Amino acid sequence: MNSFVYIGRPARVIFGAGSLAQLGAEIEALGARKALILSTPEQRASAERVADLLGARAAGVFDRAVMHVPIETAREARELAARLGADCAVAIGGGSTVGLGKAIALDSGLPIVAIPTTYAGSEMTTIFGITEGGMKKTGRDERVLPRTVIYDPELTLTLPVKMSVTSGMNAIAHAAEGFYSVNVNPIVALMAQEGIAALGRALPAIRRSPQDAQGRSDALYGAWLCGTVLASVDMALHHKLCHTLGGSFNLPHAETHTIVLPHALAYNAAAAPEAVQRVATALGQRSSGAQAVYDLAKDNGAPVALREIGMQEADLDKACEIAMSNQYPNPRPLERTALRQLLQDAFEGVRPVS
Ligand SMILES: NC(=O)C1=CN([C@@H]2O[C@H](COP(=O)(O)OP(=O)(O)OC[C@H]3O[C@@H](n4cnc5c(N)ncnc54)[C@H](O)[C@@H]3O)[C@@H](O)[C@H]2O)C=CC1
Ligand SMILES: O=C(O)/C=C\C(=O)CC(=O)O
Repeated sequence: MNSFVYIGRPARVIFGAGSLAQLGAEIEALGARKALILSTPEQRASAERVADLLGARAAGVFDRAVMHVPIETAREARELAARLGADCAVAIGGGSTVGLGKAIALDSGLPIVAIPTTYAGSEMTTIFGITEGGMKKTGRDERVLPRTVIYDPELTLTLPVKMSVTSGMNAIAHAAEGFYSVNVNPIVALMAQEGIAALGRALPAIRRSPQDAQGRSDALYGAWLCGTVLASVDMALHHKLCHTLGGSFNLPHAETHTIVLPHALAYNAAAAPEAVQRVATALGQRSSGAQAVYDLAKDNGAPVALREIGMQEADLDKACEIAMSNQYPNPRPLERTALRQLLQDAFEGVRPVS
């Protein structure tokens, strides 16, 4: 075995149906007394449920989390926390709400309790994203890592099937790129394998029955592991392309991941054959890694073409230029013609040939 570096991060994880009930005790264990509760406008009712549960320990609710964390929103939430005397924040929601918590923690050091209700995996990472003047800046900082994560599958029963599938594919993408990361190690590869396998079981189960307790539980467990892979190693072409497409063309995050992943894996397959094949193996498929993730998405009703989610064919050249202008480690070097073809294939939603 080659030598490697593995960094374990100190999040405390409470997992299981009904585990939301432990929130009060967890806040106390942090030594905190008053929590500002964060949510999107759509999840205001969940935030209020948390406030009821906390009683006097709830300082207030800030329900304006939106995708990509505008800096103005983060400032408002931070100021509200200070005004209300909150000494911790509880983020209940998906990557957008957890991202708002991280933006608050970055400047204030306020401890965050994350209660994820999608499968994006942000709660396990030190990665933050903040948008200022229309530009999204991402970075890594240990201060933003939530101190406690409560995974309660019951809170995901309301996540619509289509969002569940695309969000699960977002998680799978973290693990898939983990397999061929420049700094992959055996521990991370184990987590990637187990995370993909759990989501591979979960997504069809959720499509068949959105209330399936086992499916919902498997999906959150998989999201946890895949998020840890994202936190532990560097990502490559797939994640960079999705950020280009999301940031420059305003495409929805999880759907973009779902559509691009098969094509990014096909692009890298010859340069990292074992790593890409491990994706198919984890999904229990004999097809290629690229085909296995394409089939998982399509068979479960997710979009497979960028044209379905608002991308304009006329913008593909520009997307290719932006992607080419950033060089980063990737198993196969960035080649303009091949990258342009990748984008065309993703635009049309063709099944990768291998
Ligand atoms: N920093 C990191 O490590 C990561 C950050 N992200 C970021 O997270 C954002 C995307 O997060 P997502 O979780 O995909 O979406 P999201 O957090 O924007 O949620 C999408 C929608 O689903 C709703 N929702 C969430 N959970 C629900 C539930 N259980 N039932 C009903 N509705 C529910 C939300 O209120 C929102 O309206 C992006 O900005 C992305 O960049 C994503 C992955 C990792
Ligand atoms: O852009 C961010 O907020 C940080 C990381 C991610 O979104 C990871 C991903 O592309 O899913």
